[in-house]
Amino acid sequence: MDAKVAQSLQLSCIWINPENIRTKPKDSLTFSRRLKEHQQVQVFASTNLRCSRNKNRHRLLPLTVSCSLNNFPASTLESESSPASDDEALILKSKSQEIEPLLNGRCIYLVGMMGSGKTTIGKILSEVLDYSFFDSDKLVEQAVQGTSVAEIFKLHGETFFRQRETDALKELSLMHRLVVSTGGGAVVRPINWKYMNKGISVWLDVPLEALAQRIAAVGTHSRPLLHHEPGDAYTKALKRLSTLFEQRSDAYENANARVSLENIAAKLGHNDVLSLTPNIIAIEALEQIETFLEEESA
Ligand SMILES: Nc1ncnc2c1ncn2[C@@H]1O[C@H](COP(=O)(O)OP(=O)(O)OP(=O)(O)O)[C@@H](O)[C@H]1O
Ligand SMILES: O=C(O)C1=C[C@@H](O)[C@@H](O)[C@H](O)C1
Repeated sequence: MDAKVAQSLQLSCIWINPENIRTKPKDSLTFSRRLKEHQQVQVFASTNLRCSRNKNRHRLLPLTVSCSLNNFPASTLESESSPASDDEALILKSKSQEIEPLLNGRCIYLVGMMGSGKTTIGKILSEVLDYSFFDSDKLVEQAVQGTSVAEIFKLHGETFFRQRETDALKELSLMHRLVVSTGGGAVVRPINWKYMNKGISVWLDVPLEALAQRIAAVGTHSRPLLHHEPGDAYTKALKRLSTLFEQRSDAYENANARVSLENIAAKLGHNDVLSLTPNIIAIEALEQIETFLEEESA
């Protein structure tokens, strides 16, 4: 089933409304990553260091080359005018055009702890790939008569929520050309992997301190698994996230590709992962997906 043909699909229990249907120009840039300064471009070549548990660890080799970007069309991705953000948008666009045909319509499932950016990055990826975007938490809320996740936990308990989450992933696994932001705990049920493995799974691996900062900035009210800890928002988020991550880190490692914000920051010489823009993270996600596809075809 192609999500593009359906503006609004009612699957057995869940209303699904695809967003972001666009056409895309066909052009391509050959560099996998660059930081432009005038006409000089820094390229980071990635070398896979495979090992049994960590499938996507990379050694990063910075190179510097020169090239012209004059033939590139203006990006439609964002309206910010700084050269850096324009460059990110161009790279994102060209990388997505390189990868989209290789995906053969397979869905992308973003996994990761709450607050890791699955929704933010997922929306960007869906736009550049001309895919539709779904959030499994939102589908569960719709399936339970518009009840919020926090209310579902309160009224029906976590087991009920997890079953609805599995139902949502099952429905989504029947479709193509979707980017799915999954719930932070979706990885713990093996049955969910059966559905997610129909597509390509990408783990957004964000340091817990950064997650706690992001979550503290918006409060823990909408996140039932964090809300009942004592202390200020940052402390309670960090404490609970640490426990959850200990229980889940092995499950996240099942993902086909890993996007480590620490690795990106190291590549770019940033001290702080919080300074990484969503576009930079989305570019890295496309690169890791490409690496996975190459390994898979080999
Ligand atoms: N790269 C980024 N830079 C700055 N802020 C970000 C970045 N990525 C995400 N955020 C912010 O962090 C918060 C959490 O992001 P988001 O909702 O995308 O995460 P999520 O993984 O979908 O979370 P959840 O699983 O809890 O729904 C949001 O306020 C978002 O704006
Ligand atoms: O990490 C988790 O277990 C959760 C994350 C959210 O996305 C929601 O799915 C829910 O709050 C549970």
